[in-house]
Amino acid sequence: MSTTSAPTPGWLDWYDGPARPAFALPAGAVDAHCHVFGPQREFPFAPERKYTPCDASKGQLFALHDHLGIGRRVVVQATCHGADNSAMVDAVRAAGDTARGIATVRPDVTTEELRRLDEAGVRGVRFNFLKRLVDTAPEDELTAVARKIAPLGWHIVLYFEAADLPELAGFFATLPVPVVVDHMGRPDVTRPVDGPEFARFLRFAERDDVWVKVSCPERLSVSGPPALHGERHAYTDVVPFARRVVAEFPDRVLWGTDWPHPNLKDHMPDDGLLVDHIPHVATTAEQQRKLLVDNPMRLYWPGEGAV
Ligand SMILES: O=C(O)/C=C(\CC(=O)C(=O)O)C(=O)O
Repeated sequence: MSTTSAPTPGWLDWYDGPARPAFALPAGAVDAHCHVFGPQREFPFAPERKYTPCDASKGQLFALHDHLGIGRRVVVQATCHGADNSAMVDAVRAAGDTARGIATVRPDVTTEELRRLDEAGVRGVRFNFLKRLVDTAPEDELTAVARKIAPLGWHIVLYFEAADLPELAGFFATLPVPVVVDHMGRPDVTRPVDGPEFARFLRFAERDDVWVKVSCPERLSVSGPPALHGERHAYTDVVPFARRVVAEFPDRVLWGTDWPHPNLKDHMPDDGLLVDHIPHVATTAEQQRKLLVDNPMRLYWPGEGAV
């Protein structure tokens, strides 16, 4: 039996017993950003990881989705599993055609391995630029990965901080495949929504092969209030940013829970109340249908149409 590691000190476990959302998700809603952690006895964490989480299994993820009314999901490889995609692939396979995956691969990944991942339901790779999560992200290695995945029709999920966009934008422009930006490029929500930093991000997102995840208000918020204890108007400081993105790019926005919410330090949100955040940022039925159903279906289940 393998040994297991205790979670990083201060680790917040995912919220058990989420509220039943007041907002009824449209039929066929997709969670386009969620993770599984382990369970580490079955899927050990990577030696090079920057944090050790609690377990968050595929069964627990699917139970949450059933509770919230989510029919499909995109499971994104978390850095605690490094480039060992087994836990993510296991979850995606178990969910059948209701799941897609985003992998982490090294530049020496073989064509056979990429084909195997594609057959399992993987549709992209994630490039992570957060120094607290990965040691380095050398551009020549990422370019090699991008070239290898292009023939499969995959895309690249980008995770970066707003302050790093000026330095990274030139490199992003060279990528030969569509890109999907995590958590709106992590804006500093204490700055004005119509200020130069967010304008820079909006200009970047104007390219018609850039998709934006309107996700993680709980991670971006500074003044809250948190989605806890029945609060159905949470994270009001993030709302203007998310609304702006949805209004400007209604056909290229995606939403995700980010369950099990790795590395939150302040509080762990109630996922039912996070669903109730959606109508504050996508304010019309049409915006909601595009964000939750039409857009993720086009990107991850092309040709299948909305359900
Ligand atoms: O879940 C997220 O999207 C955000 C993360 C963790 C992460 O991305 C990872 O470990 O791969 C974070 O900000 O710590």
